[in-house]
Amino acid sequence: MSVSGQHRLQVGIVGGTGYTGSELLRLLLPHPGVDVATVTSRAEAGRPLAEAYPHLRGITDLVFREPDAAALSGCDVVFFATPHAAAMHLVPELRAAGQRVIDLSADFRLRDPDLWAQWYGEPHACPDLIESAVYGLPERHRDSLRDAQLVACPGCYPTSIILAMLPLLEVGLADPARLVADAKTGVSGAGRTLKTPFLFGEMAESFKAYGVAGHRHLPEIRQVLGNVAGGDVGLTFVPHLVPMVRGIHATCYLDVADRDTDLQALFEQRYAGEPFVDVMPPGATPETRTVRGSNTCRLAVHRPGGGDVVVVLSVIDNLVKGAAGQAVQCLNLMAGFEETAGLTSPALVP
Ligand SMILES: NC(=O)C1=CN([C@@H]2O[C@H](COP(=O)(O)OP(=O)(O)OC[C@H]3O[C@@H](n4cnc5c(N)ncnc54)[C@H](OP(=O)(O)O)[C@@H]3O)[C@@H](O)[C@H]2O)C=CC1
Ligand SMILES: CC(=O)N[C@@H](CCC(=O)OP(=O)(O)O)C(=O)O
Repeated sequence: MSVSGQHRLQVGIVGGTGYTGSELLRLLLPHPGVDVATVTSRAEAGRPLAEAYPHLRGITDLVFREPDAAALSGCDVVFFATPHAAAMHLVPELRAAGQRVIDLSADFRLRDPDLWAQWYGEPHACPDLIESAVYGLPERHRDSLRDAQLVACPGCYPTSIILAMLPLLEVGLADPARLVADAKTGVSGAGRTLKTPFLFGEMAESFKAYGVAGHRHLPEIRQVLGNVAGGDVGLTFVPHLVPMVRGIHATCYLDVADRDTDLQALFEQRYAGEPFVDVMPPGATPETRTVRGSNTCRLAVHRPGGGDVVVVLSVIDNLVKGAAGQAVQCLNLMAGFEETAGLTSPALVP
């Protein structure tokens, strides 16, 4: 991929009509280093983007195309914003042609293809490519991302939970056998496809847990935190749906017997220089609206009542740091752009 001189990076988006695809368009159309060359949708193929998305009128003349290798052939980097088990069928052809891939779906996140098949319900189509995928969490894999040819972007819940737990597990302060993450998400996490439980009349003014017996993000979070802790971790993860559009709030509980370490200083030092992680002052409680539309993860660390349990609060926008923003952050690293390029907008408040 050439990123120097006159050659602007040509990027493609597979799945441009979904929520993360349209968020990629919002971030990439004004990006200083790239041209969006191809955007796909099977249902909208042949239709101008600006007709399907009136907010893009006057901004792009692109027309949706069918998702195939020919349509994507001019792209240096291809983003997949597709449901799981779609990217894995096209990625081998793109990789064979030397194109770099950033996958927002789950297809390359789990290292063990059998575990993937167990959670995603079908055999993996290209297990041989999994090992080459770099997990797209810059706060942990920045150096590997610079040369990555295939990036597996983390899930939205995993991003919020891993960033909250990382500082304590990296230094061995938290008991890895007793981790708890109680997380809430907005409805855009379910995507744009019509599903009855996500209709306004079904979920407005209501609040519920789901996936309590086992959510597909559980093996992903365990895999990453297990690598951090150097062994298996015991994690209880309970996701909830709240009636808002964007945002994740994760309340993470960790057993920390050590009382000598200044945890506020630990978090501040771990994330010093991280452009997209904000450690709030002692006593703060981050709100999802402070990250809405921005690529920031905002954290606060507490030890209620001075007890053994440390509580870390973590908020992100599921569509930005939880998906499209993090994917663009990975692109910036891969292409040698400023890591913050195209990602400097503050949150939409209110
Ligand atoms: N929503 C969120 O908060 C987050 C989502 N993700 C992940 O990102 C991915 C996309 O999510 P989201 O944007 O919410 O999904 P949506 O359901 O909103 O959009 C899916 C998009 O993919 C296209 N598509 C569907 N099936 C295929 C296929 N077989 N081949 C090519 N294109 C296809 C659809 O268009 P068409 O059918 O017309 O081709 C549509 O544009 C998912 O894997 C999701 O898990 C990750 C983090 C957060
Ligand atoms: C409300 C809702 O359904 N949320 C989604 C969030 C997952 C998601 O968005 O997909 P990733 O795995 O790619 O992160 C869910 O729980 O499945």
